[in-house]
Amino acid sequence: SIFTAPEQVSAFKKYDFIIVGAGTAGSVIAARLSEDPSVNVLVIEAGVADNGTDSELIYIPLLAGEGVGTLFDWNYTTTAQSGFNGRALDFPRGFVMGGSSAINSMIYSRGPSDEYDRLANLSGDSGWSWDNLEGYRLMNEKHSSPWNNRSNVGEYDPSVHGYGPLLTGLTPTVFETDNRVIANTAAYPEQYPFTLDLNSGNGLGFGWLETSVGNGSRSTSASAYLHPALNSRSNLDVLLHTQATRLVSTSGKVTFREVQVAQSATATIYSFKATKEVILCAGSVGTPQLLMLSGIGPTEQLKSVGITSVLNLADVGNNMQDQSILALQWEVNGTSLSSFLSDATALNESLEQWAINKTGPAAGNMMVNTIGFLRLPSNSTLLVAGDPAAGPNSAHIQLSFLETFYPNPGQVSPTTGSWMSATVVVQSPTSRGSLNLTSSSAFVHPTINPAYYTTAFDIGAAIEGVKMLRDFLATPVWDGYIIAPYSAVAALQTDAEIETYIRTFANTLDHPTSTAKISKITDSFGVVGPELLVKGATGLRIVDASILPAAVAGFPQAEVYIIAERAAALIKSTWSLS
Ligand SMILES: Cc1cc2nc3c(=O)[nH]c(=O)nc-3n(C[C@H](O)[C@H](O)[C@H](O)COP(=O)(O)OP(=O)(O)OC[C@H]3O[C@@H](n4cnc5c(N)ncnc54)[C@H](O)[C@@H]3O)c2cc1C
Repeated sequence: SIFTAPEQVSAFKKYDFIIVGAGTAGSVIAARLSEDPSVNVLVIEAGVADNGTDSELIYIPLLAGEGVGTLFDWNYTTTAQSGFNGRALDFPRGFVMGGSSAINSMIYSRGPSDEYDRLANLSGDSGWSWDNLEGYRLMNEKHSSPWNNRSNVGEYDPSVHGYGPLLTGLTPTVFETDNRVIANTAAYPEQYPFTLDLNSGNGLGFGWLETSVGNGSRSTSASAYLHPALNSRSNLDVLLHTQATRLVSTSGKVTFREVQVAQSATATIYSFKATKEVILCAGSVGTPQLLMLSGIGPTEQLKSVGITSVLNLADVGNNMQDQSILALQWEVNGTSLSSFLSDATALNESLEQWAINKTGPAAGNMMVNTIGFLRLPSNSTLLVAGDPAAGPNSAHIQLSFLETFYPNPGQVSPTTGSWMSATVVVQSPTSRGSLNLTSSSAFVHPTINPAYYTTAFDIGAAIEGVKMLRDFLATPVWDGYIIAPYSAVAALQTDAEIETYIRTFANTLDHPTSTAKISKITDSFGVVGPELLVKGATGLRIVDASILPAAVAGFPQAEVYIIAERAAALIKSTWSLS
């Protein structure tokens, strides 16, 4: 059942598992654990339902990104970022069933095998390696055709896709920009290799982007996992509009099987107990915040806001990494997506068509269809101090291509002309930030400091990325299409000018990780061990992006899904569930 207030949950019902957060990972865990009819599962979600007011902002693929800043967003803000000339950024996180999978940009890209092998190495558990996770990859997603059944032959490898509930697919609409990206790989295969499927574990090269879209609609962890489970099972309950405010140790000092919840700072506090485990799936912000509110974290930090330490874990809230995105734009020949997006009549018609049968231009991802992952040259001075990539086959730089004017924060799109944009992301940043409490109230946002571009590697790699992008677009393949760079891009000549542009315009890519990072059982640092159990605690596990040791080498949602699938299997094995 779905409840909207704590008092609706029967005081007599015993829950084996309490999951905090019905987001990307939480929905997977809830659906998998409730497959065993002998256990009862309660999910506590602070946010709202995904099928009420404004739910089209979630489910219409064309509107991906429009859920940011709405009722589906926690609407966090970062601290003033020194690497961004003191700018504070909006920092979106999903506040809805499905969590961030309901408001994200839908890119489904597992990343290189190196990424998972790094996870296995750093946790000391070979079960997290790319090879050993194969079954969990296949359990998660299934490639589906776009609404118009455009043939995707030669754009992906069917053999690497699975049979899971999350639907993924390629674009229904190929644009001129996409064609030229792929033509560049054909013309310069040594420099710009084509990778048939970027979900194959080969994380380098250029190729087509898979998105979490199927049957003309966004596929979220709620639509794929949580709702089907709720519709067919009586042993799964979800409590919405209710925030977990504190974990209470129920017996001894470090056994955490009780969760306190409330609907606002002034509302009654209720308490739920799990007989087996509490599983935190509250994400890279919510999980460390809740741990600290419960006295689990750096003792001195907790003391400063009047919280008594229960378990001193210095890494809670620390080590935060995020990736940052920078857009550059070019005027192009041709009728681009921009003209469709600026035609109110065409847009409205497409939304009406979607409402009728989930077809038409609104029914597929159109923004980013092609992407490239590149390494810095091996003799780059940036690598002298060490290589921060997940491995030798992992990218330092990601370039993606859009058939429209994609403005950076503070830029205004031109009202005339046809445009393309390309974005630069440093895939393997070395800056590490932190998340801290300023209050012992769960209803006061924590301070979020991703510390973007505070290392020489990060800013140097971003400058190199801009140059690599310009090289990619300087080949004869683009002749006759690209007219000229946008004025602000044309003005970038020196490294110093590029650096200023980055620091003025780059934004968050919304990929925070590592605020409760994984480590080996024997390591004195880290927050969770290889089975994702909180170090030094009993009854408490974390399954979400916060456990990742570093910024992901691919895109986080695919990795979070895969980790959640294996975590569910580990939990089932611990408790001998079917
Ligand atoms: C705007 C945006 C664009 C993105 N684009 C992409 C993309 O294209 N591709 C990609 O791979 N990744 C993308 N990401 C990142 C990706 O979506 C996330 O990394 C991933 O979904 C995180 O999953 P999670 O389970 O850790 O957390 P979430 O999915 O965020 O789930 C956390 C859940 O916990 C709930 N919660 C938090 N605190 C509490 C509490 N105290 N009590 C109860 N409930 C709580 C939240 O409301 C939320 O529902 C994007 C993210 C955003 C925000």
